[in-house]
Amino acid sequence: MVLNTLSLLNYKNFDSQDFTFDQKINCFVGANGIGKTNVLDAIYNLSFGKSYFNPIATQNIRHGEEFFVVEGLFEKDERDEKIIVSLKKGQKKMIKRNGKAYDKFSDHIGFIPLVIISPADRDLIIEGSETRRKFIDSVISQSDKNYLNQLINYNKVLQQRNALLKYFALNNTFNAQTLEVYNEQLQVYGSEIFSTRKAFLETFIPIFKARYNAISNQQEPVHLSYKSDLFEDDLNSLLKLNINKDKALHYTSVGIHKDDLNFEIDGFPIKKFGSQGQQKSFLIALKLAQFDFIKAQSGVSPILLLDDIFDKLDENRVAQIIELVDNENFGQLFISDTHADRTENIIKQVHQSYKIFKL
Ligand SMILES: Nc1ncnc2c1ncn2[C@@H]1O[C@H](COP(=O)(O)OP(=O)(O)OP(=O)(O)O)[C@@H](O)[C@H]1O
Repeated sequence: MVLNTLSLLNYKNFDSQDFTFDQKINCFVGANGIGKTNVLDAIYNLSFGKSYFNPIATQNIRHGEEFFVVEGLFEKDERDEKIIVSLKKGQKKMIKRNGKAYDKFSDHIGFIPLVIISPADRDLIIEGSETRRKFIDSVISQSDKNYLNQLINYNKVLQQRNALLKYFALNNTFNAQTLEVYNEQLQVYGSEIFSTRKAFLETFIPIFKARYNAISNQQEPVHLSYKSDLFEDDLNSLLKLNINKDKALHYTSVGIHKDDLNFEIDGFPIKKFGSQGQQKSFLIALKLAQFDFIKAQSGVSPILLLDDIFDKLDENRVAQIIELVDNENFGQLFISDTHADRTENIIKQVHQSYKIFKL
């Protein structure tokens, strides 16, 4: 899986720009705000049909313009694949593969396997549990289409159950039987999602730990664990047990929509007790484990985007990452860095072909 060329039209700060890439390593260097991350984001857009950094799609159209077009020419299984993501103000976003528009964007997910490592990943540590659930979901759904459908179904029923709880509260009424219909559906979808997440994490956690140890040279023990109400009991029983609480809150207080991941270092939460470098190492290990997982599932090396990865890491950790990239069978890499010299020095140590783009 290789991205050979990229064309941007009115994407963020770019008016019109074309790139022809190296098959292995591509570095974007330049001053703050020049657009290095925006190029990586355009590549991300070709894989996920959305920006990693700005969820409001129209804000990715260059200021003062009416549309953007991002076009990438990939080579996958020895075939050329042209992917175009475009958006015109007031119209629906479009994703095309070889000239044919997708009806459902979810059909495109997983076609271009890709992992991004960026300073914005810090949200995984500092934000609420939703960010961590989204991470699990996005990793699993890149290789499991059924999972995405179950999540969509679960969330639909959850919304209906919450609407019913609100209706009961507003009308000062209650009907256990109607609620039971939703409980049963949540039980069906919820238990499958729980099993998939549990099985995924059983595979993922050892990979993550191995990655962290490699980056940190076994400096400190880290721990990652899955937290879910469903470890206690089946969802139907939990929903019944919590009905008074749900009636008071007007929403569903238990279920897989409350799942979380615990991130620990030396037995303490990394959010409060990890240094900046340790937190960054943790996040890099998490994303490299995502890379390994997707590669094992799909048999394809995902494209790896490394946004500003070297900041805050000591020389040893930078060296470990470079060694990983050099020794292992990574696919194509895209790196952004403000320091042209640093990047060049680092990349020269890797025995791979490379191209540096000075923006
Ligand atoms: N819709 C848009 N239209 C025009 N410019 C935009 C748009 N969205 C973002 N930008 C501009 O893109 C620039 C940021 O680009 P980017 O994040 O790629 O910088 P960078 O080179 O990675 O910088 P840093 O080294 O600081 O991380 C900012 O100047 C911002 O104003």
